[in-house]
Amino acid sequence: MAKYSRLHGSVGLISLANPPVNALSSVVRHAISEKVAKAFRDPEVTCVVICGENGVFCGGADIREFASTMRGPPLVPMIDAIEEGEKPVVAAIEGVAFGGGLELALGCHYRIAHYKARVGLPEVTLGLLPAAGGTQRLPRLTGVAPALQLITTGRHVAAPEALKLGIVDQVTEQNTVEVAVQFAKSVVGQALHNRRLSLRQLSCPPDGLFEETMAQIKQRARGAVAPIACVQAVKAAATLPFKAGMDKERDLMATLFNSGQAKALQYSFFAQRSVAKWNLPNGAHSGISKARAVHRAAVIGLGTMGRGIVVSLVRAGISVIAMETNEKQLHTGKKMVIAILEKDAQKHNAAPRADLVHFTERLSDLSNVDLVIEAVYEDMVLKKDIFKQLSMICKPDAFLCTNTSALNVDELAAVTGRPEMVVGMHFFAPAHVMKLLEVVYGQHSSPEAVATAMQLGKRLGKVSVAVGNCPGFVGNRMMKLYVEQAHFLLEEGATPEQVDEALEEFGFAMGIFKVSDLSGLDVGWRVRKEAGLTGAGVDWKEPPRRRQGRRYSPLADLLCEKGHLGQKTSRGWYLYEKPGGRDPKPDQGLHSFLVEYRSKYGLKARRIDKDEVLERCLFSLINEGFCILDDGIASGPEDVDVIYVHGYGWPRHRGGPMFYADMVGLSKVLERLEFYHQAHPDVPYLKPSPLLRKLVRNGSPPIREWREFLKRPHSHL
Ligand SMILES: CC(C)(COP(=O)(O)OP(=O)(O)OC[C@H]1O[C@@H](n2cnc3c(N)ncnc32)[C@H](O)[C@@H]1OP(=O)(O)O)[C@@H](O)C(=O)NCCC(=O)NCCSC(=O)C[C@@H](O)CCCCCCCCCCCCC(=O)O
Repeated sequence: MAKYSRLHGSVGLISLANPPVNALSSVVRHAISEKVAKAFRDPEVTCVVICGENGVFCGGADIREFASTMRGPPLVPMIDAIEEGEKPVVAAIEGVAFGGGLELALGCHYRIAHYKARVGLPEVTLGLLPAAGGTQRLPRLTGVAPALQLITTGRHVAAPEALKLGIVDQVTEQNTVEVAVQFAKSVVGQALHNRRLSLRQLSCPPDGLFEETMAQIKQRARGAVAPIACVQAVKAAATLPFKAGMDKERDLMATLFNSGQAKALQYSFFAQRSVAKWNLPNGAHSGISKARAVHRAAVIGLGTMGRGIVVSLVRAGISVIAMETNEKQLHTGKKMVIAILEKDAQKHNAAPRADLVHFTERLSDLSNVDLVIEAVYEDMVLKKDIFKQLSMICKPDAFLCTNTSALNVDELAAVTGRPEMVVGMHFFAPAHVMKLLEVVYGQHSSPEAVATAMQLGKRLGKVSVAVGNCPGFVGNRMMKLYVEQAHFLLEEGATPEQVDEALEEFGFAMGIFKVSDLSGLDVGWRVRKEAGLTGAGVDWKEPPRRRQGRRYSPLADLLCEKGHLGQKTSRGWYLYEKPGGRDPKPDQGLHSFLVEYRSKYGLKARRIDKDEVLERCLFSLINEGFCILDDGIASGPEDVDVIYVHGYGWPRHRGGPMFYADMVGLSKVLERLEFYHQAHPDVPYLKPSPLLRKLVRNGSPPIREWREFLKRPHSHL
């Protein structure tokens, strides 16, 4: 709703009141239209101020309403009526003015912003465009180039930048509403004609601007359509009269509005928020579990992961003890951490925060920290030794966390005298860049430990997802099968280029073989050795392409044995110009190796099309996602999807693997998995998961109803 009051006798004040973000629901739109008309009618009122309650102007249209038929007065005529009014209307912007909220402000004749406020048009991130005049009014205010940049990226800007761009007329550190009220009174009687953005003439954009922007967007959009529609809409603003531009904006929006991409991106928006409301099988949940403040943390191990974690902690203003026993690694790690922090400082024109880190070789220095994150390499024996020592050295209420990407958190907890204080904090490399954090709760992890790790993740700017303890947790457990299918496809006749091309066309930033070359083939090799799939622990009585009773491809092991570890050695699945090179080229040597390999094992190469690549790789991953839900390792499909979008390069405009399964149709996924399982009976994970079967039996309900089919968590509390 919106409230109306009269200030100083002549100022009509309209306050949007729809917590938490004053979204423009149909009730709010109705109330604004009514209150504006009332203020315009009232002869005592000479000017109007529009603001939002609770320190937020407006978070835009109510996204939840997009899922059903839109009701209530539409935004466009409401904003037009404000602009056409004969009394000056001033927007008093606090907190945020996003999307429809900024469009509402652009319909006002003036905008005053608090210096901490942010404004922007993030619709493109929801698969939409600003369709309440944003694509037509913003370019008329800022010029075409800045508007094009803001609208196609969804970037929001702080008030001082908004002032420079001309989006707001004044920035204040005082009470914004009071300043706006005084301002409104001061402009009463002045002509409004040139304050109406719809009447402004646009100056000519630089030559080639739209063509260049379109080319860049097509290259980086990975198949997303909304950024392209945004360019077309802004181009209409630059080339057509306002009314015709608005028609174009509406038509483009109508196409986007019902698209699968918009649905996927809006699902992603809510999924990201839903994972913050975690719950555990023992009944603990975010609503009742209190996090403890972390003032001092420690990181053990200064390899790539450890360094990134140290940087993330420092960026959040937490003091860190960075511990590493290897002198050379300590020296390199220190240099790299300081270099990143200095670069940060330069970027933000601030003093470097290196004083927050203390580098040490001694574990005993960790006695007084609130939380430790162990980030040494994946060796259970080494990790156990560290946890045993930590348990004796650290103060009794310190949390002990491991950055393991696959090992058993309970096994580590068991060697400590405080298993309830142990959780996994699985960061993704590089940890100071990647947004995802899997918080792994063990059998004994206390609600307080989980809450603290989740809260710390939030403070570090991560998207944190609480997951259960199993080999590989959620992300890597699913990934393993996806990678394995890709290797099987090579055995059957595909090349790395063919597989990667299909995955990149689907929208992944990088195909799986390019990813493997980037992270190094030895990473998986070490894991397979630990699991007894290659190296000393193998049962050689099995046929060569079978391990532990099922199909196995030794292709990657053979490359590792040849020293072809990916980018770092200039050869892997592709060829690079030099060690550390970044530009993958098809490798004729690898192709010949594949031919020899197939002939050695009597495998006949066949033509494999893109559909098969996608189905084999993605449906096996999705099937594992259903198993994970069935096992209670993830509490809902949103958890799995958020993990894949933020940690594994799954294209956001496809929502995530579970959302994609819903879009494709669960019965189709089931039917194709049955087909592939029949064709490959020696690959057990192609057997459709019981949960998938159950959902199909129950009429394939939409994803938002899947939780009803999951086993109910029960409380041990
Ligand atoms: C605002 C934020 C920055 C706040 O961040 P913060 O961290 O403080 O809080 P949270 O993110 O956790 O959010 C709190 C809470 O609020 C919910 N929420 C936030 N924003 C919205 C919203 N806009 N709508 C609904 N709910 C919202 C959030 O989910 C949380 O609740 P929960 O229960 O989940 O915990 C931050 O939240 C943020 O960035 N929000 C999104 C801002 C945004 O993207 N805004 C743009 C919205 S889209 C828009 O405005 C569109 C307009 O341009 C134009 C609309 C015109 C419509 C015309 C329709 C025409 C259709 C034509 C097609 C017809 C074809 C046919 O015939 O069918």
